[in-house]
Amino acid sequence: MARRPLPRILTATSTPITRSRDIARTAAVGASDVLHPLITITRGLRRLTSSGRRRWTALPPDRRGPALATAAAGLAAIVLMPYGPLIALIALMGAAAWAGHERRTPVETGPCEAELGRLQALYEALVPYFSVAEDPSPLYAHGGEWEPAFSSYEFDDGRVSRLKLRYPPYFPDGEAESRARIEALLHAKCGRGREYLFEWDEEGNELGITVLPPLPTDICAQRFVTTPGEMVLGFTDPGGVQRTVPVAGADATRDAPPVMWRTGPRSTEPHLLALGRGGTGISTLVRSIALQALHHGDVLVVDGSGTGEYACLVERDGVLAVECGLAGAVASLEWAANETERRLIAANSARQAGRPAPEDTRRQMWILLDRPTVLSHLAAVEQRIDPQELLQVPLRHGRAVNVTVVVADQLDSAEGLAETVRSQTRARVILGAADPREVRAVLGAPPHTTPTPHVPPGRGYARLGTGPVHRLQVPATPDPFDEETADHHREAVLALLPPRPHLGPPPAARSASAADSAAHADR
Ligand SMILES: Nc1ncnc2c1ncn2[C@@H]1O[C@H](COP(=O)(O)OP(=O)(O)OP(=O)(O)O)[C@@H](O)[C@H]1O
Repeated sequence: MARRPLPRILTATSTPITRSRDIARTAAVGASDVLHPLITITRGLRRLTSSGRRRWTALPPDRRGPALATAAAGLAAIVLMPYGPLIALIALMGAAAWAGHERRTPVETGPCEAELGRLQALYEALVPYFSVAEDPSPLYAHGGEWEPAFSSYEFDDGRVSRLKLRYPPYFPDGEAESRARIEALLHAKCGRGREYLFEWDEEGNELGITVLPPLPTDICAQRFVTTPGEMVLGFTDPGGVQRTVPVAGADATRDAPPVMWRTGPRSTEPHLLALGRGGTGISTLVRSIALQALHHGDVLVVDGSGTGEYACLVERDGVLAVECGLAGAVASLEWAANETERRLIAANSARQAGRPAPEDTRRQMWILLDRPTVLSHLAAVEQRIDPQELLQVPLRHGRAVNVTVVVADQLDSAEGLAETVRSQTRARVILGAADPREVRAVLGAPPHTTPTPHVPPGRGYARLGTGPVHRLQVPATPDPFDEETADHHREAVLALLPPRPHLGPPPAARSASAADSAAHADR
């Protein structure tokens, strides 16, 4: 029987189909080439729009009006300019093309030989802490693989700058001592001299380690955007606090995250204790607080060190007294205790009579004591009343009538602080290179980073009540009468000083040389 030929469509090569597929593919490639600029510009416009929307949302409400006005003025100028709209359109297309072009992501090359060695060494060092003999399949074992334990890592200049590691669930990560041991080990192995942030994820049994950049030191004394009762202690990491304030830095004005301390009747930590070793910036912090406090209230300064670091405040408007000697300090603090009692009685009577508290009980009064332990020592020698005893009333009852106490002293003299001072100062600051145990003793919680041995003056940690521990950099507020103070810092501090009633305008308003000569005359 003759074989029936197969239908042509099944036997012949499917050339027309293949060809039409090729044509379609070529057309698609051609179209995408032709439309590529259009696609890029559309993508860029979309990115520009969403970036604009983000910026608008992030803009504080009080700055939206001026921003709108500036944009409207710019638009009007473009419309009125010859060829303005055309130039603006070309510029917009250019910007969109730039924003929309695809950036090539760098090819992952993985760690080099030396970096692999570091990771293995780190893993081996953790074995004694993260393993127990009873574990049948330990995550950490001598000679084991580091890959399952280290889920991500980054290197910077050959040293670990970011690491995420897993640890076994039986590791006691709730115990501060166990954590501290791991943190100290990782700090030593990853590279000393840098500040590491440790983030323990107790639920996921993961530990994140990140190298923190140093806090900026270019912010000096200036008028911060605060409300009465708010005090900028210094500046911290962007992720640490919710708020930012505009600050003038070395180059330009920018938004910086402040450690904001709220005082007054609604404050849960109405008084502050600041400790540090000599030269770490404790007096500078008190001076910074005094300059901010004078904006809304009155200030009484007691300087136990007697080095005249607050001479610039003498006889300024709002400065009740600047006392250096024991007799003056005792007299001023007795007055402050009586004034607190007077305010309490006046506020109470007004409340009972159904009236608002009198105006003079609402004006803030700040009692700032630098090194009170020196005065307590002198008082004991001379058998006089301890100035710290006189703080009992302001510390215990001052909050209700806007009386705030700030005590600053040296870390080594902390033993000499009165019990009331320790128990009533719930806002805490520690400055300088202190070890984690000292930080814990002052703040009531360990630092979340490894303190570095060398820190700039004014660098430390702050904690408000039971809140988180913040890294802190105090704004540079040097003594303007110190000959070593830089001119721009001196001018910044002098500009913030209220006038002396009998001297007329503040020194900053006079010429710099006149201000300097007045300053030297005062000394
Ligand atoms: N936040 C800061 N920014 C820049 N410089 C600072 C800062 N804090 C302090 N300094 C500088 O460090 C030096 C010591 O500061 P300060 O006198 O405030 O320290 P202190 O702890 O009170 O020490 P002492 O008790 O010895 O006076 C000063 O030259 C000061 O200008």
